[in-house]
Amino acid sequence: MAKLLIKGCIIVPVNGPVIERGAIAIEGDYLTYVGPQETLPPGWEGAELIEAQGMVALPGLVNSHTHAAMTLFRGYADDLPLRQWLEDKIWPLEGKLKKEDIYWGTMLALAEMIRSGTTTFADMYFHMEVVAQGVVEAGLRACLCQGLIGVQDIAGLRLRAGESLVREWQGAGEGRITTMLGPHAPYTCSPEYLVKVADRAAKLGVGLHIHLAETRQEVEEIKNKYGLPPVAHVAKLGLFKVPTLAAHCVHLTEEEIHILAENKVGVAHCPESNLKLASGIAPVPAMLKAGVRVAIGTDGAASNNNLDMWEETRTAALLAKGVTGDPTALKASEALTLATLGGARALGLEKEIGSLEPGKKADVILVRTSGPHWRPLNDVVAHLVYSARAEDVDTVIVNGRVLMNRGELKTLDLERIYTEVNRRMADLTGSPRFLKV
Ligand SMILES: CSC[C@H]1O[C@@H](n2cnc3c(O)ncnc32)[C@H](O)[C@@H]1O
Ligand SMILES: [Zn+2]
Repeated sequence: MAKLLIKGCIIVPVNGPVIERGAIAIEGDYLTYVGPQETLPPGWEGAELIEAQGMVALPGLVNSHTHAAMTLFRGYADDLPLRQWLEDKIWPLEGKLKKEDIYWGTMLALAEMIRSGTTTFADMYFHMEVVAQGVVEAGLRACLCQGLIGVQDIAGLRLRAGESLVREWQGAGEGRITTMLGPHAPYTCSPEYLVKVADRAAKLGVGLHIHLAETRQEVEEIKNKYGLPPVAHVAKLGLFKVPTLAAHCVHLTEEEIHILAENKVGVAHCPESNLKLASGIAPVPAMLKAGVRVAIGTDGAASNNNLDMWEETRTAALLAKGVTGDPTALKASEALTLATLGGARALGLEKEIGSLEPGKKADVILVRTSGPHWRPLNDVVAHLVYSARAEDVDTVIVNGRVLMNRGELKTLDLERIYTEVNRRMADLTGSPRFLKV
């Protein structure tokens, strides 16, 4: 079994106190020791060694909601509200996407995620078998679902594709891939369809990933049609009988916050997408107070416009303070927990990932502290949340495998990815400007 030892770093395990001069031992795909270097058990003489002085080791970041392939549309449709953005710009272009486009858009996202320290992501899109293929190749961990839009005759087709994804890819990539069913939203899926999808998920033994309560317009539409706001509406339909990951949850009643908590719904808070599409600000402090399992997500790169979980976590913390007028509303340590263990919980993976402790999977990132924005090193957790940048990520390990070493991507060919995405976007839009880079 391969043995890898990381030595000399500050460890932020997330579920326990910071360790000043730490060591992390990895055997195969598991963490077997996380603690002070001095008390590392013997037997590590011949192991592969990462000297990590000047680095902070922490669990890989968990992006709890994205649409990886939408990196293709980065900068293509900006400064619009959600429905206009989707209906006038995004959906027409998505209608032209071939599965190869989705593959290459996803590969670009995977490169961006690895480079910025994300080791696990939850994704909803079309042709998810090529996304799964990309995840296997890149070495990341992912919770994947086929997006299901329950209108016209494509609804059945999509659901069958969603079920096939579950059957064929659950546990693939040495267990790195998990799957869900992905009904897009209550405004694109009829109540009958949502019930059908939830029943299928229960039979398959998987959860659901859905967009919920993202805009005021959605709330009004769902209330007018079905007499209840979105969360209450889907709860009444029985959606939450299966583990559910709900993206956004911006506009909630008090009662809906309690429904989310009682049903252990994971909420993917996507503050930057919500701000950019002018959807609003999710009531994170109130959700946390009620016991909701909040996680952090970027949403797709067409509404963010990047997949940088450092930025997203900082924005989440700052917004919570700004909106409540309480600087303790989301402290640095709490925000970091949402971006790691919170994400793991929302994806049903808290037994495997989200913190650095023996027995968990070896998903570890090393962050460089050499930049001026890290000095003086008064509080490492505060620096991670309020000061760190994606570029500080030095080394990324997933399932015990090094995917990036000293800034060098080990599993992806960035030049090829750039060429493919530029060419494909030029073809999709008919605009050669995408080729000029
Ligand atoms: C059916 S696959 C996923 C589907 O969702 C679209 N999408 C991307 N971002 C958002 C968002 O913030 N709210 C709702 N839907 C979104 C994406 O373009 C795909 O069509
Ligand atoms: Zn989304």
